[in-house]
Amino acid sequence: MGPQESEMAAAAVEVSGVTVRVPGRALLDEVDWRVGFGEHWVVLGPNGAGKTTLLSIAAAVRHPSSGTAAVLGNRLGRVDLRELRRRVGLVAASQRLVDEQLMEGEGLTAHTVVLTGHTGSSAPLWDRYGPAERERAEALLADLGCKDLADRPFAVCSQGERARVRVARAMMAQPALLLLDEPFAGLDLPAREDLIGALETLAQTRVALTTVLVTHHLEEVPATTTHALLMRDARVLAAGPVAEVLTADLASACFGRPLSLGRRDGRWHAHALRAR
Ligand SMILES: Nc1ncnc2c1ncn2[C@@H]1O[C@H](COP(=O)(O)OP(=O)(O)OP(=O)(O)O)[C@@H](O)[C@H]1O
Repeated sequence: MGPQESEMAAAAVEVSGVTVRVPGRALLDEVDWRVGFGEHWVVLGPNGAGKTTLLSIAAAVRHPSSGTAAVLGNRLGRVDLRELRRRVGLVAASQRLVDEQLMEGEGLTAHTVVLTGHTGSSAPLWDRYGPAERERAEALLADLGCKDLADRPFAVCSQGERARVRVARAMMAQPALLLLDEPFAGLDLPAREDLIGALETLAQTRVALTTVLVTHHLEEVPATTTHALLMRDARVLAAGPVAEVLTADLASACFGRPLSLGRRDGRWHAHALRAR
C-alpha cells in the first residue's frame, strides 16, 4: 500500500490512550481523539488544559510517554518525523520566535516569506522556487485576502497581516493537515474577523484539507468548523460534532463557570451567567 492509500484508510490524526508526562505531572492523561480527513476541528479549553501539548503530538513534534499516536496514517515512533512534518502545516507561537526574527532581519517581503513555506526554511532557497511556486505564493496571499502585501516587508506588516501571511506560508507546502495554535492572539476585531473569513474560505475551497484550530474563545470558532474537542485538566471532556459538543452545559464544565452560549450565522458566542 502506498502512502496515499494508507492515508485513505486511516484518520488524519488518531490518538489512543495518549499520556504525556513530565516530572511530577501529566500534561495529557489518557487522551483518545480521532480526526477524520476533511474535518475541521476546534480544540477549546482553559489555560493549561493541554491543548498545545495535544497539538504538538498531532504535529509530530512530540512523542507520547505512553499510548499510541498516528498522524496521516503514520504511527509516531515508526516513521521519519521530518518527512511527516513536511506534510503537516503548523502555525504556532513557538515558531515566531525563531523563524520570524530571522526573516524580519533579512527584510524579506510577505511574498518571499510565503515562498519559504515551500522549502520549510527560515531563509529563501531561491534555486528551489520556479514560476509555479511564485504563482502559488501569490494565489495563497490572494486566498488569505492579502494580495496587496506581496511586496511589503514582513517586518512592517501589522499583526493581523502577519497572521494571514503565516497561514499562507504554512499552506505553501500543500499540507494535508493544517494545525493552528491560537492564531488570533493579539489581533483586533477586524483582523480577527478577516482571518476567520480566510480560514472559512480555505475550508470551503480545499475539500481535502483537514484543520485543527486551538483557541480559548468561542467567538473565534469559524462557521466551517465541523467538530469540537473540549479539554480540561489534561483530559478530554467532550469530543464530537460541533453542534453536540458546543453546548452551554459542556462549555460550562470545560471553563469551570456557568456560561450561556449562542449561535448566529454559524458563529458562536458565550458569556458568563450572572447570579440575579
Ligand atoms: N515541559 C514541561 N514541564 C512542566 N510543565 C509543562 C511543560 N510543558 C507544559 N507544561 C505545563 O503543562 C500544562 C499544559 O500545557 P499546554 O501548553 O498544553 O496547555 P494549553 O491548554 O495549551 O494552555 P494555554 O491555553 O495556556 O496555552 C501547562 O500548565 C504548562 O505550564
